[in-house]
Amino acid sequence: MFIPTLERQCTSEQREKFLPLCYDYRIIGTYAQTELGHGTFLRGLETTAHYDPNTQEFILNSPTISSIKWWPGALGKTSTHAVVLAQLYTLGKCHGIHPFVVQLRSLDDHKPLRGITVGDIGPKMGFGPNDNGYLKLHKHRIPRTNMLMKYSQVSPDGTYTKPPRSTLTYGTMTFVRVLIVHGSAIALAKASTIAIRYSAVRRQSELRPGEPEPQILSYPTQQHKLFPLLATAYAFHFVQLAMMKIYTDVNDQINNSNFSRIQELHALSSGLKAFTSWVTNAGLEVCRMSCGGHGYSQASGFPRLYADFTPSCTYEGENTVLMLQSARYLVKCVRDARSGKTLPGTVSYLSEDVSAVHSGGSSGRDLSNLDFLISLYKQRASNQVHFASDKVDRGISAGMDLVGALNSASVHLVSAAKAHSHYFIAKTFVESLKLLKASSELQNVLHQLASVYVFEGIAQSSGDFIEDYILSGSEAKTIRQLAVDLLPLIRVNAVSLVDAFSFRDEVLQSVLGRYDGNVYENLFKWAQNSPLNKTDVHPSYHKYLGPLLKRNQSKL
Ligand SMILES: CCCCCCCC(=O)SCCNC(=O)CCNC(=O)[C@H](O)C(C)(C)COP(=O)(O)OP(=O)(O)OC[C@H]1O[C@@H](n2cnc3c(N)ncnc32)[C@H](O)[C@@H]1OP(=O)(O)O
Ligand SMILES: Cc1cc2nc3c(=O)[nH]c(=O)nc-3n(C[C@H](O)[C@H](O)[C@H](O)COP(=O)(O)OP(=O)(O)OC[C@H]3O[C@@H](n4cnc5c(N)ncnc54)[C@H](O)[C@@H]3O)c2cc1C
Repeated sequence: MFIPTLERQCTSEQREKFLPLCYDYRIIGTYAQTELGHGTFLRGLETTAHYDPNTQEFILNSPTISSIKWWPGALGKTSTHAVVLAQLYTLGKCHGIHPFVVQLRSLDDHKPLRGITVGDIGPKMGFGPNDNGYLKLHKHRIPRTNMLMKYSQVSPDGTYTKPPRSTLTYGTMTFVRVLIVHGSAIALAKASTIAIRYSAVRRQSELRPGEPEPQILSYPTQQHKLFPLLATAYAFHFVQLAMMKIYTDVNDQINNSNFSRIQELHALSSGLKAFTSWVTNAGLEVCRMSCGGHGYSQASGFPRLYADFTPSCTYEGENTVLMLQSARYLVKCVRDARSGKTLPGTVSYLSEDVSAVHSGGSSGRDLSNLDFLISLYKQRASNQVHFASDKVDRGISAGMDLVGALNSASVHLVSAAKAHSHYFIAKTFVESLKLLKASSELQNVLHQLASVYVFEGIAQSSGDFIEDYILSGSEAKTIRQLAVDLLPLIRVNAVSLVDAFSFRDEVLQSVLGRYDGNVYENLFKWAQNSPLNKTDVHPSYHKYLGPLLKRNQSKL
């Protein structure tokens, strides 16, 4: 995050000064924004940067215990520099959060500089190799030219020039949220690879006396656990490609001072980051549990995969907060549509009258047709966004201000943003396959995956579709059965579909997910290499167990 922030928020002179040092690994940096007391509410950050025109320096300070920077990756022991987000004060006025480059440690002996207290925040659930750290600033002075001034400036005499958009400072977070959508796709692909390969190797239970124990991948329940997640990994692969394309297009526009789509990008990236990381987080646990006891072993790779992935739901914007950000924009779009404004691409459906298109229960609808089902996802999203938006309007009519009305409708707003994200993902998956140049056999296999993703997405949220009369109960039941009917067809290609992710064994880090499937021999080898097995009799025996046993045996 250090380098992308410099690339996006430096003037050209600052780029020339800082970026070569980063690219050559002459300095290593971190993104120090979160504080002990604030991670979500950025306008509440307490670190200060007061401009001193006499020396043309900023004085950075951590005025309270809650203002200590807390969590930034590699801050504890590794980074020599940081981008520090602080409240800018100049000529007695506060101008809000701005980014500053601060050197933390000497480039000679790596010791913290004067005015800098820095260290590691201690053991965490995962991210073991990462020294997430703390930083306390004691009236630490930096040159005026260390404030990143692409968008806003402080002149030598302290005059402040404000940015074209205050939220441009938030740009790096949007970029990383887009990366997290990709991270979700990769994590779920890894977990699916491990679980499906192992399920092809593992044989368990004798269905009928005398019959060989079947592969657990042959059980419909095992397939029902794993194949919708496999399909989701493919769906997230295609959606991260689409998300990155939108990000790149909008970022190019921003670089040309066209800020027209910055809100749409913020809303989409927020919703997709939250949706994909939540779904992946839950999916990793399903994959682990589908491997029985061996899934719980470190040898499976699941404990580390989960512990390292799960903070994706928290960092870079806590998921609920991001869904609310997305919903806030969707409510604005409903208002704009009602006042006749044209809506941008990813939200244009909110101005369509989708309710007339489909009413649940009419017979003869082709419930296996993906284009038709995507139109139902659209209707569900539109209904939920309009319902939540109407709740906000009713709150305002009842005398609340906008903040109060948004807060009181927030549970529905989160549901609406989830439905919006789900629609975007399902639509993107189906549309991406249409554009894919692939053999008819491959198209058929991928169509099966897209179908099970779309069917199961409705089955798992059928209440949404039935409550709004988008589907009748019997239609929902039919779609649920369509998902189950597909499972044995996907079974045929399941191992090939995870092999297609082509994770090397060294990357997968899983004895259960080994490409050669040679699990048992390697589990035993792995166990024998466990530190506890260095000696047959563990040294602790002689200190504790031995004396205890001998003392009690003497009583016999
Ligand atoms: C790869 C994995 C490694 C990653 C490691 C993890 C690294 C980190 O965690 S770094 C720290 C991450 N921290 C965060 O993400 C903090 C999350 N919080 C925020 O982004 C903000 O506080 C937020 C958006 C919740 C609220 O911000 P705030 O300034 O109060 O804005 P708010 O009052 O809600 O909205 C003001 C306007 O800004 C807009 N806005 C907010 N954020 C953005 C953005 N990123 N881009 C564009 N517009 C934005 C809102 O849409 C709103 O627009 P409008 O007024 O037109 O409706
Ligand atoms: C592994 C890891 C790495 C990190 N790396 C970095 C880094 O490199 N740099 C950095 O600056 N930070 C980093 N962070 C910090 C991270 O960005 C914050 O933890 C994150 O932004 C969430 O903020 P918080 O911890 O204050 O949670 P809080 O906001 O306190 O969230 C707690 C609860 O409050 C709820 N909540 C908060 N606000 C609202 C609201 N407005 N409406 C409804 N509910 C709300 C949330 O939904 C959540 O359930 C990292 C964190 C982790 C875990």
